[in-house]
Amino acid sequence: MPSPAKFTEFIDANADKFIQRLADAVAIPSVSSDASRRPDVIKMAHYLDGELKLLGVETKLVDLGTHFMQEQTLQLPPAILGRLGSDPKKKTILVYGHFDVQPASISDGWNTDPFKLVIDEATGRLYGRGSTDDKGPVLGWLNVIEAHKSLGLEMPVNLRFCFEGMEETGSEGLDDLIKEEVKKGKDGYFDGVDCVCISDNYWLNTRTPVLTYGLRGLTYIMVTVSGPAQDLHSGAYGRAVHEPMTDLVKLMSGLVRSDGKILIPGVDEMVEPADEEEIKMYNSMDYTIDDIEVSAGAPVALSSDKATVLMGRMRYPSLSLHGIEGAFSGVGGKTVIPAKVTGKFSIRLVPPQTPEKVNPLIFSFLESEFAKLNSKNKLVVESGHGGKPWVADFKHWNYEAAIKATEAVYKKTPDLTREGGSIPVTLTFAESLGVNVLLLPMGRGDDGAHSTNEKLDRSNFIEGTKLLGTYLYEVAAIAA
Ligand SMILES: C[C@H](N)C(=O)N[C@@H](Cc1c[nH]cn1)C(=O)O
Ligand SMILES: [Zn+2]
Ligand SMILES: [Zn+2]
Repeated sequence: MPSPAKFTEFIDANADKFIQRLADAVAIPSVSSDASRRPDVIKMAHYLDGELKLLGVETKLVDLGTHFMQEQTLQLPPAILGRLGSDPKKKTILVYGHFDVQPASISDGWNTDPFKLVIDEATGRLYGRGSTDDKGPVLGWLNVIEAHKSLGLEMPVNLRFCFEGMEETGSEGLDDLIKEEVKKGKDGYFDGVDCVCISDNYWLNTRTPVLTYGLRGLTYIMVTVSGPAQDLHSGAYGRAVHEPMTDLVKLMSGLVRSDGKILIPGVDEMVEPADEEEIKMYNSMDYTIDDIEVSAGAPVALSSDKATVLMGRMRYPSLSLHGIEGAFSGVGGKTVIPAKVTGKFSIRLVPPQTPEKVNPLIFSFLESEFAKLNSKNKLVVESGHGGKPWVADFKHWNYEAAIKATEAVYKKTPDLTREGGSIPVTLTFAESLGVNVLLLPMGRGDDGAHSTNEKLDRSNFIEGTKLLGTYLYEVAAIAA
């Protein structure tokens, strides 16, 4: 059942208004990983809650308590639960999204203020932090509701919402909230949910829409090496003391090879290799080496074989080195020996890996490698946030509905992909509710989520909004 013509016409006619709403959201710098921005994440929760209420959604802000971060106790941003419609004859879809964003500043290399939505009229690109991850998609759902309310159209399904403000920093408190809400049964917001839809990832390229049935998990690790009581002069102490940075760089360089092979014994080995049939599936996707190199901005793909690159991103684990806290990184040539340095890296996990299975391998490898250095420095290894990988059954009516909706809006059959990124709460929804979860992305593969100059194409925002609405009609049609 396609969406009514007047719905899609309304979306086109109100595109500028929707873009203004996205601009208002982008203007709130809701960076969850930065303690000084926490009031903005909370402000963003209230902004979104207000917009939902104006559209007739019954909402509840859930206090998730406090947590300790950057040496202070901080209030967690509230989660937003919402309910629209309770018709027992209709299917009920739970929508999840997040209103926090990654850090961004002009000094990182942005061409424009990251927290001011800039519209490039020539290309149709909407630049701003959170435009594609995940404020654009979250507002897409609001646009759908606004269209129905303004047109006096009945919603084809019941909707439930769960929006959070800590996704980029480990989704603290959300698993417990979901489990509590499920326990409440009839009195909870998730009662009667038939399926879940999440719009929080991206197409593989700039041409072909995708539906996503898998996500990698994550384990984040901090390795601290310390020794001297304070930073030292390298002329006075160089080659005379054990240097923390030298030890740390040795440890970090032993974690992964330049070709991506993970060197921690047992980690890569946990994953079965792909068989011929699976490799065929990767080869059939609309994807080229150019797609990854254009979006990365340089010819840096690990292989010229498309299936190898896709499998590296979707079905094998990857280890990335992120940075070293405490190391000298300013301009100029400061000749210091840092006293304490913390290396940060993460591994994206795939089934059957979990943080519980992989962390002991990481810890014992780092400890035994450190012992080989015969250093008098001190090593501390800590695990940060993490999450399990998730893979869904895509032979399900939820996916069938999304395929039909994509064909109706984009006139193309979507590719079925697994996402390299992580949304840890996805598995919690799947397991706690026992229902199918679908990822229905709005943005393109070159949007630059988490990167400088993040953007969402105007057409993806508008057609993506139509897609979300049309998907609701297709679910309703399957139910009928
Ligand atoms: C795919 C989703 N939009 C996303 O970006 N998820 C993040 C989650 C995360 C984990 N640590 C920090 N953020 C990701 O995959 O990096
Ligand atoms: Zn993100
Ligand atoms: Zn996201």
